[in-house]
Amino acid sequence: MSAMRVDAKVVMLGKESVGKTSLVERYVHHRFLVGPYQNTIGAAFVAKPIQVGDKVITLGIWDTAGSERYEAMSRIYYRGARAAVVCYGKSTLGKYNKNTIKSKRCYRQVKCKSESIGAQYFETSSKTGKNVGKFYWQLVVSAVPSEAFVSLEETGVDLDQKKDSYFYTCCHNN
Ligand SMILES: Nc1nc2c(ncn2[C@@H]2O[C@H](COP(=O)(O)OP(=O)(O)OP(=O)(O)O)[C@@H](O)[C@H]2O)c(=O)[nH]1
Repeated sequence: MSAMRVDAKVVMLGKESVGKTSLVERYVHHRFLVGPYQNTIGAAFVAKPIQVGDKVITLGIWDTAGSERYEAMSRIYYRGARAAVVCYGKSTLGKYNKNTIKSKRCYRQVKCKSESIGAQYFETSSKTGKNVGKFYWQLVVSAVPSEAFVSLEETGVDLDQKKDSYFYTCCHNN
Protein backbone atom coordinates (compact mmCIF):
# COMPACT_ATOMS: atom_id res chain seq x y z
CA MET A 1 0.00 0.00 0.00
CA SER A 2 1.53 3.36 -0.96
CA ALA A 3 1.62 6.23 1.51
CA MET A 4 -0.73 9.09 0.84
CA ARG A 5 0.93 12.22 -0.51
CA VAL A 6 0.00 15.35 1.39
CA ASP A 7 0.85 18.67 -0.30
CA ALA A 8 0.40 20.75 2.82
CA LYS A 9 -0.10 19.97 6.47
CA VAL A 10 -2.25 22.35 8.47
CA VAL A 11 -3.09 22.25 12.14
CA MET A 12 -6.24 23.39 13.93
CA LEU A 13 -5.61 24.83 17.37
CA GLY A 14 -7.76 26.38 20.06
CA LYS A 15 -9.42 25.70 23.34
CA GLU A 16 -11.96 22.97 24.02
CA SER A 17 -15.33 23.28 22.31
CA VAL A 18 -14.58 26.39 20.25
CA GLY A 19 -15.66 24.68 17.02
CA LYS A 20 -12.49 23.23 15.41
CA THR A 21 -13.97 19.85 14.49
CA SER A 22 -17.15 21.47 13.17
CA LEU A 23 -15.11 23.73 10.90
CA VAL A 24 -13.29 20.71 9.47
CA GLU A 25 -16.54 18.71 9.12
CA ARG A 26 -18.26 21.54 7.25
CA TYR A 27 -15.40 21.82 4.78
CA VAL A 28 -14.59 18.16 4.28
CA HIS A 29 -18.05 16.56 4.52
CA HIS A 30 -20.29 19.58 3.89
CA ARG A 31 -22.25 18.89 7.04
CA PHE A 32 -22.90 20.22 10.51
CA LEU A 33 -23.30 17.53 13.14
CA VAL A 34 -25.97 18.10 15.73
CA GLY A 35 -26.39 16.14 18.93
CA PRO A 36 -24.36 15.89 22.10
CA TYR A 37 -20.94 17.53 21.87
CA GLN A 38 -18.11 15.01 21.64
CA ASN A 39 -14.65 16.25 22.45
CA THR A 40 -11.72 15.21 20.28
CA ILE A 41 -9.34 12.78 21.95
CA GLY A 42 -5.69 13.46 21.11
CA ALA A 43 -6.11 14.57 17.51
CA ALA A 44 -7.90 13.57 14.33
CA PHE A 45 -6.44 13.55 10.83
CA VAL A 46 -8.33 14.12 7.64
CA ALA A 47 -7.06 14.41 4.07
CA LYS A 48 -8.98 16.72 1.80
CA PRO A 49 -8.36 16.54 -1.95
CA ILE A 50 -8.93 19.86 -3.72
CA GLN A 51 -9.26 20.35 -7.44
CA VAL A 52 -7.11 23.27 -8.55
CA GLY A 53 -7.23 23.70 -12.29
CA ASP A 54 -6.48 20.26 -13.72
CA LYS A 55 -4.54 19.10 -10.67
CA VAL A 56 -5.62 17.60 -7.37
CA ILE A 57 -3.93 18.97 -4.27
CA THR A 58 -4.22 17.23 -0.92
CA LEU A 59 -4.53 19.18 2.28
CA GLY A 60 -3.71 17.18 5.42
CA ILE A 61 -5.65 18.63 8.32
CA TRP A 62 -4.75 17.82 11.92
CA ASP A 63 -7.66 18.66 14.19
CA THR A 64 -6.14 18.78 17.67
CA ALA A 65 -7.98 18.31 20.95
CA GLY A 66 -8.63 21.55 22.80
CA SER A 67 -8.73 20.08 26.26
CA GLU A 68 -5.77 21.12 28.41
CA ARG A 69 -5.28 17.43 29.14
CA TYR A 70 -3.85 17.01 25.61
CA GLU A 71 -1.86 20.25 25.46
CA ALA A 72 1.55 18.56 25.53
CA MET A 73 0.52 16.20 22.72
CA SER A 74 -0.75 19.00 20.49
CA ARG A 75 2.78 20.29 20.08
CA ILE A 76 3.66 17.13 18.17
CA TYR A 77 1.15 18.12 15.51
CA TYR A 78 2.68 21.56 14.90
CA ARG A 79 5.80 20.01 13.43
CA GLY A 80 6.09 20.53 9.68
CA ALA A 81 2.80 22.36 9.49
CA ARG A 82 2.58 24.95 6.71
CA ALA A 83 -0.25 26.80 8.43
CA ALA A 84 -1.79 27.06 11.86
CA VAL A 85 -5.40 27.98 12.46
CA VAL A 86 -6.13 29.38 15.91
CA CYS A 87 -9.84 29.07 16.57
CA TYR A 88 -11.78 30.78 19.26
CA GLY A 89 -15.48 30.55 19.93
CA LYS A 90 -17.85 33.43 19.58
CA SER A 91 -19.86 32.05 22.49
CA THR A 92 -16.79 32.41 24.70
CA LEU A 93 -16.81 36.10 24.01
CA GLY A 94 -20.54 36.43 23.51
CA LYS A 95 -21.45 35.23 26.97
CA TYR A 96 -21.21 38.90 27.75
CA ASN A 97 -23.82 41.01 26.06
CA LYS A 98 -22.35 41.66 22.60
CA ASN A 99 -22.53 45.39 23.13
CA THR A 100 -20.92 45.60 26.51
CA ILE A 101 -17.61 47.37 26.75
CA LYS A 102 -15.97 44.16 28.02
CA SER A 103 -17.18 42.16 25.06
CA LYS A 104 -16.17 44.79 22.52
CA ARG A 105 -12.74 44.94 24.13
CA CYS A 106 -12.38 41.14 23.75
CA TYR A 107 -13.18 41.29 20.03
CA ARG A 108 -10.73 44.13 19.54
CA GLN A 109 -8.01 42.28 21.43
CA VAL A 110 -8.30 39.19 19.24
CA LYS A 111 -8.24 41.26 16.06
CA CYS A 112 -5.27 43.26 17.30
CA LYS A 113 -3.46 40.08 18.27
CA SER A 114 -4.00 38.56 14.85
CA GLU A 115 -2.86 41.74 13.14
CA SER A 116 0.25 41.98 15.34
CA ILE A 117 1.50 38.56 14.24
CA GLY A 118 0.45 39.05 10.61
CA ALA A 119 -2.32 36.46 10.84
CA GLN A 120 -5.35 36.51 8.62
CA TYR A 121 -8.62 36.90 10.45
CA PHE A 122 -11.93 35.25 9.55
CA GLU A 123 -15.33 34.89 11.18
CA THR A 124 -17.02 31.66 10.20
CA SER A 125 -20.17 29.69 10.94
CA SER A 126 -19.97 25.94 10.53
CA LYS A 127 -23.71 25.74 11.08
CA THR A 128 -24.66 27.91 8.12
CA GLY A 129 -21.40 27.51 6.20
CA LYS A 130 -20.87 31.26 6.18
CA ASN A 131 -17.33 32.22 5.16
CA VAL A 132 -16.09 28.62 5.49
CA GLY A 133 -15.28 28.19 1.77
CA LYS A 134 -13.57 31.55 1.61
CA PHE A 135 -11.53 30.81 4.71
CA TYR A 136 -10.34 27.39 3.47
CA TRP A 137 -9.51 28.68 0.01
CA GLN A 138 -7.27 31.30 1.59
CA LEU A 139 -5.76 28.58 3.78
CA VAL A 140 -5.02 26.45 0.70
CA VAL A 141 -3.48 29.40 -1.15
CA SER A 142 -1.26 30.21 1.83
CA ALA A 143 -0.27 26.68 2.81
CA VAL A 144 0.22 24.77 -0.40
CA PRO A 145 3.69 25.29 -1.91
CA SER A 146 3.59 27.19 -5.21
CA GLU A 147 5.19 24.33 -7.10
CA ALA A 148 2.24 22.09 -6.23
CA PHE A 149 0.01 24.27 -8.37
CA VAL A 150 0.17 23.54 -12.08
CA SER A 151 -0.08 27.11 -13.20
CA LEU A 152 -0.83 29.80 -10.71
CA GLU A 153 -2.09 32.09 -13.43
CA GLU A 154 -4.48 29.49 -14.76
CA THR A 155 -5.94 28.77 -11.35
CA GLY A 156 -6.26 32.41 -10.44
CA VAL A 157 -4.05 32.05 -7.39
CA ASP A 158 -2.49 35.37 -6.51
CA LEU A 159 1.12 34.88 -5.35
CA ASP A 160 0.87 38.01 -3.22
CA GLN A 161 -1.68 36.19 -1.08
CA LYS A 162 0.78 33.44 -0.27
CA LYS A 163 2.62 35.15 2.54
CA ASP A 164 0.59 34.58 5.70
CA SER A 165 0.35 31.16 7.23
CA TYR A 166 -1.31 32.03 10.49
CA PHE A 167 -5.05 32.31 10.74
CA TYR A 168 -7.36 33.39 13.48
CA THR A 169 -10.88 32.14 13.13
CA CYS A 170 -13.80 33.22 15.21
CA CYS A 171 -16.23 30.28 15.11
CA HIS A 172 -19.87 31.13 15.66
CA ASN A 173 -20.32 28.30 18.10
CA ASN A 174 -23.26 29.73 20.01
N1 LIG B 1 -24.39 27.28 16.37
C1 LIG B 1 -23.17 26.84 16.10
N2 LIG B 1 -22.61 25.91 16.90
C2 LIG B 1 -21.37 25.47 16.60
C3 LIG B 1 -20.64 25.96 15.50
N3 LIG B 1 -19.45 25.34 15.47
C4 LIG B 1 -19.43 24.50 16.51
N4 LIG B 1 -20.59 24.56 17.20
C5 LIG B 1 -20.95 23.78 18.38
O1 LIG B 1 -19.94 23.95 19.38
C6 LIG B 1 -19.71 22.71 20.06
C7 LIG B 1 -18.25 22.33 20.00
O2 LIG B 1 -17.88 22.10 18.64
P1 LIG B 1 -16.62 21.23 18.21
O3 LIG B 1 -16.45 21.46 16.76
O4 LIG B 1 -16.77 19.82 18.64
O5 LIG B 1 -15.47 21.90 19.06
P2 LIG B 1 -13.90 21.54 19.15
O6 LIG B 1 -13.17 22.82 19.20
O7 LIG B 1 -13.51 20.60 18.07
O8 LIG B 1 -13.82 20.84 20.56
P3 LIG B 1 -12.64 19.87 21.17
O9 LIG B 1 -12.65 18.62 20.38
O10 LIG B 1 -13.02 19.64 22.58
O11 LIG B 1 -11.34 20.59 21.10
C8 LIG B 1 -20.63 21.66 19.42
O12 LIG B 1 -21.78 21.51 20.22
C9 LIG B 1 -20.98 22.29 18.08
O13 LIG B 1 -22.24 21.87 17.60
C10 LIG B 1 -21.27 26.96 14.66
O14 LIG B 1 -20.73 27.45 13.68
N5 LIG B 1 -22.52 27.36 15.02
